[in-house]
Amino acid sequence: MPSHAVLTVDQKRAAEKAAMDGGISEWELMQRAGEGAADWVARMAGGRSVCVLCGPGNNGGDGYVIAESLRKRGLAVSVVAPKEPGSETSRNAREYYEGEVSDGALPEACVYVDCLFGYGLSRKVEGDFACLLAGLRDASGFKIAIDVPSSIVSDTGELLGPEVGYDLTLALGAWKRAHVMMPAIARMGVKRLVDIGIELPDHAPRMSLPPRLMPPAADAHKYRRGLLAIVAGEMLGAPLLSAEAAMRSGAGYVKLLSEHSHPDAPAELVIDGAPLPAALEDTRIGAVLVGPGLGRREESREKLAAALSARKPAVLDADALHLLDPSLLENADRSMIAVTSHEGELAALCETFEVRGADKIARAQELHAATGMTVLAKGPDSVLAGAEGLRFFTRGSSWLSAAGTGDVLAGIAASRLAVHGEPQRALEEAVWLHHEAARLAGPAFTAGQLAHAVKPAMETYL
Ligand SMILES: NC(=O)C1=CN([C@@H]2O[C@H](COP(=O)(O)OP(=O)(O)OC[C@H]3O[C@@H](n4cnc5c(N)ncnc54)[C@H](O)[C@@H]3O)[C@@H](O)[C@H]2O)[C@@H](O)CC1
Ligand SMILES: [K+]
Repeated sequence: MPSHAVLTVDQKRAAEKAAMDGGISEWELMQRAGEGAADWVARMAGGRSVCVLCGPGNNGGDGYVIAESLRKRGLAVSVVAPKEPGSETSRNAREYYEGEVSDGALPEACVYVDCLFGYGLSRKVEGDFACLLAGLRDASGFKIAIDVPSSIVSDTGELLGPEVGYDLTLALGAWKRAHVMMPAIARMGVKRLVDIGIELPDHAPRMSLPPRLMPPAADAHKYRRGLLAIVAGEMLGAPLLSAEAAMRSGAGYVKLLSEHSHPDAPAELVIDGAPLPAALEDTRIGAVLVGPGLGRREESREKLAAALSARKPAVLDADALHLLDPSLLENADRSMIAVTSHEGELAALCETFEVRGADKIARAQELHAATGMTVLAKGPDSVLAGAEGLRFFTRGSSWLSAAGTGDVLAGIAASRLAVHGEPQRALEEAVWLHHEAARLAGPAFTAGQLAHAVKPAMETYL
């Protein structure tokens, strides 16, 4: 089974070193990587000419192995290398390649294979390398990045050179953080992993795997399936959107705790107008959602305080994330709290809890460590940090960039939490269901249509 680990450069180097200590040479690893990548390139080329760009390090070494493999398969191959290889293994690879190498401009070809830099990129790309990458950016043809696109920093996904859009990115041996983070993932095209037979750490952060959902048990009733209480606030629309999604995500009973009247509420949604602390005393409540439409006034804060001191599994979203502070968490069961924060909300939480992580992954991880809450840093590159470790996701539909889709996500997560009471699992399932609902909803959906599409999305994972 392929590994789903997502590694830092240090972790990847350690895994490669362990393989080499175990008797596999670096040259052997490079041949495995190059041959595995060449299988993909040959398949994509379908007989068309290929140009391989080779850099000075081992990523360039992979390039020479790929070029030689394609040459032996009878494809027309050209290699462009602005600089001679520097490392011993890449020099082996250069000697292994029996074709011509030019150090000039990019020739016309149908398929381009970029092996200028891999995870060793350490500074801004300039001079001949930058010219070549600018040429690649402007060329027409099928573009394949080997391991990590050459302008991208492997550990962060940051861009340090011309912005090339690739059709295919082949990760060698393991996924790197750049394969899951913005802005890198927007430029990588389809991503595939080439196995090179090295052992990866068991407990490394990893890609989230599709959830396996279960239908209700044979003896289920509405409470046993999960009662979700959604705390309403100042704005009436947002909690209704959350409720629409929650009613389609598995909970048997969804209640809106609200002092307002809700003429637009669907008939299936129960409105409970009892004073909030009393309403929250219901021992059958499996999870609470607070935040969508809550507002940021003193009454809003009191509602959040009541929800947290009820010590039930809880999803916090939107305004709740701006109101939350250490004193509110004092009475809460932090291990049962899941937060769904976008970039601005994550920044607000980090400020409140004095978390200073250098990037999104570090901020999510440190916020989890500082508070004990399970943190979903959502976006096109969602990161989940919880007791079970870090999880990454493939990007969802870009049509999710619409008002109200966050309320839908929070509703799904809270519903899943009401079903089984596990915050990290609930957030993980919610991201998958949200993405799948967006896929099923097609283009230009409204948040309401997205909430309705959660029902068929459930079917995908049952
Ligand atoms: N070490 C191993 O066991 C394996 C490594 N593999 C390949 O090796 C790659 C990593 O190799 P390296 O560590 O040699 O690193 P790279 O090949 O990514 O690049 C490092 C080289 O580029 C130079 N460099 C970095 N940034 C530069 C810039 N902006 N302008 C000019 N020069 C720059 C460095 O000084 C160094 O010479 C992986 O991405 C993968 O493709 C694979 O062959 C699989 C096995
Ligand atoms: K590359």
